[in-house]
Amino acid sequence: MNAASLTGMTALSIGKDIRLNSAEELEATLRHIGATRYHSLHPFHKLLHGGKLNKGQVQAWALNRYYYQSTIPIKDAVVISRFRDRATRLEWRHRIEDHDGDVGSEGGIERWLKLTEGLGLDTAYVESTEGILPATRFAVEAYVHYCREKSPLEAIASSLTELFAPNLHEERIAGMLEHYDFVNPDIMSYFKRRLAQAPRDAGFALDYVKAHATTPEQRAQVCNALIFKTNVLWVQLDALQHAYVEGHIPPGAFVPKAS
Ligand SMILES: O=C(O)c1cc(C(=O)O)c2c(n1)C(=O)C(=O)c1cc(C(=O)O)[nH]c1-2
Repeated sequence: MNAASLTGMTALSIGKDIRLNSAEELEATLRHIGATRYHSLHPFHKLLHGGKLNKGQVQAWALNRYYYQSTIPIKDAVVISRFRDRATRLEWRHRIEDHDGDVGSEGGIERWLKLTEGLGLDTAYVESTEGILPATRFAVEAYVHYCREKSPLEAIASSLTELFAPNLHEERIAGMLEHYDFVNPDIMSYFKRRLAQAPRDAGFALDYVKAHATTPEQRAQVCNALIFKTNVLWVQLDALQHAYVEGHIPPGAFVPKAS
C-alpha cells in the first residue's frame, strides 16, 4: 500500500500491510495522521475555542495542561540523553530553554503560569499538580517513558505532533479572545510565542525522521510514534470532557468554584 491510498482511511494503524518506500511517502502519511488524529479534532477543543465553556472548565483545562507543559523539558532532557551525537544534542537543547527560560529571561512555563494566574488559579496550587486528573498524569508520564524506552528515532518522531500545533494555536488565540471576557492578550502570550517556536522545532524533527528512517520498517516506527503521541494528547481531552463537561470529577481532582 502506498501513501496515496491512505487518503480517506479513518482507522489507521501502520502494520505490515503498509509499506512506505520513500521519505515523501513517509511525510504524506505523517500529514494524514495529523489530519485525522490530532487533538484539534477533539470535541473539548471545539467547546474551548468556541466559547462554550465556563470559567471553571477553562481553569480545569489550563491546570491540567500545566502538567504537560512542565513535563516537556523533562521529556526533552530524556531525548537529549539518548544521543551520543553532539550535534543532535545541541540542536535539541534550545527546547529546554524555550520552556524553562534562562537567567533573566522568561520561558514557556512562566508564560503558562501567567495564563493560570490570569484565570484566577493560585500558582502554588497549579505548581503542586495536586489537582490534576489521574489520566493527565498517566498520559504525560507515558510520553516521557516512551522517549526513554523506544529508539532515539521514535523519541524524535513522537514530537511531530508539533507540525500541527500552530494552526491550533491560531484558532485558540482568536477563539478565546473573542469569546471569553476573562481572557486577554497578555495571558495568551504563551501561544503567541509558540507560533514562532513550534515550526522551527517541527521542521527539524520532520527533516530528521525523513533522513534517518531509511527502511519501510523504520518509517512505520516513525508513523506509529506519531500515532502514539496523538493518543497521548487525545486521552487528556477525553478525561477533561468526562470530568468537567459530563460532570464526573474523580476523587481528589480540582473542583471549580461555583460561578
Ligand atoms: O496547545 C497544543 O495543542 C500543543 C500541542 C503540542 C503537541 O502537539 O504536542 C505541544 C504544545 N502545544 C506546546 O505548547 C509545546 O510546547 C509542545 C512541545 C511538544 C513536544 O512534543 O515536544 N509538543 C507540544
